[in-house]
Amino acid sequence: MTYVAAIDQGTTSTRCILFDHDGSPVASAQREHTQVLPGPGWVEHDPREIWANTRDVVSQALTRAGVSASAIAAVGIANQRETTVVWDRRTGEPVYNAIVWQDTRTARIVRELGEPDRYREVTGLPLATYFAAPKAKWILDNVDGARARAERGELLLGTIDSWLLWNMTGGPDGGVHRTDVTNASRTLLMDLGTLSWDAAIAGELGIPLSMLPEIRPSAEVYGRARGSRVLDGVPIAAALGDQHAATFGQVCFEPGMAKNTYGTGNFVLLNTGERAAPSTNGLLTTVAYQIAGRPPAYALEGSIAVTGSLVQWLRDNLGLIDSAADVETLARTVDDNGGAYFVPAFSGLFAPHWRADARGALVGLTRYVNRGHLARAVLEATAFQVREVVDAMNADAGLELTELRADGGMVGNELLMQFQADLLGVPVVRPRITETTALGAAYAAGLAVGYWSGQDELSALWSEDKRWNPAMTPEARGRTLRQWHKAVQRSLDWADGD
Ligand SMILES: Nc1ncnc2c1ncn2[C@@H]1O[C@H](COP(=O)(O)OP(=O)(O)O)[C@@H](O)[C@H]1O
Ligand SMILES: O=P(O)(O)OC[C@H](O)CO
Repeated sequence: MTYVAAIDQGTTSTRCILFDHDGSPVASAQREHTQVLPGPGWVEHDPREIWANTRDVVSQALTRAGVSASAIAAVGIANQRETTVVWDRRTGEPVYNAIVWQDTRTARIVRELGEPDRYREVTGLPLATYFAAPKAKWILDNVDGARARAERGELLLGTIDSWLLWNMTGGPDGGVHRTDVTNASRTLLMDLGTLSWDAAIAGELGIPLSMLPEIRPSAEVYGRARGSRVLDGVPIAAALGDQHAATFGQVCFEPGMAKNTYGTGNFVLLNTGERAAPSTNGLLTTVAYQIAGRPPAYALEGSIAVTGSLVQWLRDNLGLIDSAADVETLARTVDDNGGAYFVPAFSGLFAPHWRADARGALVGLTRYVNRGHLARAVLEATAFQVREVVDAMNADAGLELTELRADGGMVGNELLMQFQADLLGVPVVRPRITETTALGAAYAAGLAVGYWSGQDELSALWSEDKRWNPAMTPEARGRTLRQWHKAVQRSLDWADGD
């Protein structure tokens, strides 16, 4: 029996899952890593800790399955996107911590680069702190000697996929420096049409092209693992940004199919086929995936920065709950939100607003509001934000979404799933395997080495676990949406300066 391994390197943890030929998980391991929070709006990870955790979870998963690397046909990487690492090509030492996608320290860099839609036509993205290039510029501008070393060709720059791939393929001893089209499409440096680095934008940001990885399709053999004593000899056959991997794992292969992943943040992706659809409603245009030898599939994306992390905040910063799942129990102690609305603009607001000046706002408070109402407002905040990006998607793509495939850590929350269906007015559907990010990376890697025959075979493996149908009246939906939109207005224009 052979398996395909997936490494899912996420914002809060790293997982390794082994899948069998039916797409069922056979063993897994997971490890959290430290969130380094040096100041308001700053979020960093230690890339060495992420690499060490990756090695740990891979070897634990193998041990749990009772197999060695020889039983693994291929490994695929799915990773938190935009998070940026700069490291020394001779020693493998990062010159600074990884700057995480949520980090807003680059607000000034972004403002100084000019009006928000300057690079949208080429890259599909608005200028925002979210993306990799401003983070790379910050490191080159602020770490002593980094720019000179980069210009001398001593440093490499990459997102987490590249960092892991380089380390897994030998590191300083001939490591492969590549990235895939989906990760590259989140840097602000890739031309969406040509799928190559845009020298003019890199020049404006002062990022030497020599630092950048080679851009490759998502599903192809990048090299074989060697030198780290985990998975040695196994082909590394896929890399995708985690949200693109989830889209692949949900087999959203046809234009018009959409998925939403309910994790730390929420990310709704709609497959738009071989056409890179521009957005005039605050969404991103991005590459959904590319299989080697084939044209890429594009997507429209609604990225929401804070959803599951608001539940963590309720747990860790306020101590109102002991575990994330307890938020549902607390929310069920009341019948509604009691008038309270929570706009979790902790990193400003992402899609569809792109307002770096927004900050968290809890509005509608009266003496009546209690902990239960607060828990409900926290859960509802996720569903309201998803509704906003689905509205933008329908407007941009000229369609009416007919159902939403859901996955991620929050989909165990029945109250949230029902409220989501109520707010969208269309069913929300959960598949049998909710670890779709890892599954998508495994599927892409397995396709690249012929473990699976093609996308049709993968589509046939998808099956429904549960469906939530809308039950709210249009009047009630309209009323609560109006309140939400007012709450969003209250969160804007709060932060000034950096
Ligand atoms: N039952 C639940 N109800 C609400 N939120 C939950 C529940 N279980 C997990 N979460 C939230 O989901 C997130 C974890 O989901 P996961 O998909 O593992 O995240 P990521 O891959 O982004 O790290 C956490 O932010 C956690 O607060
Ligand atoms: O690691 P996750 O699941 O929080 O996803 C993070 C996204 O890739 C950020 O764009």
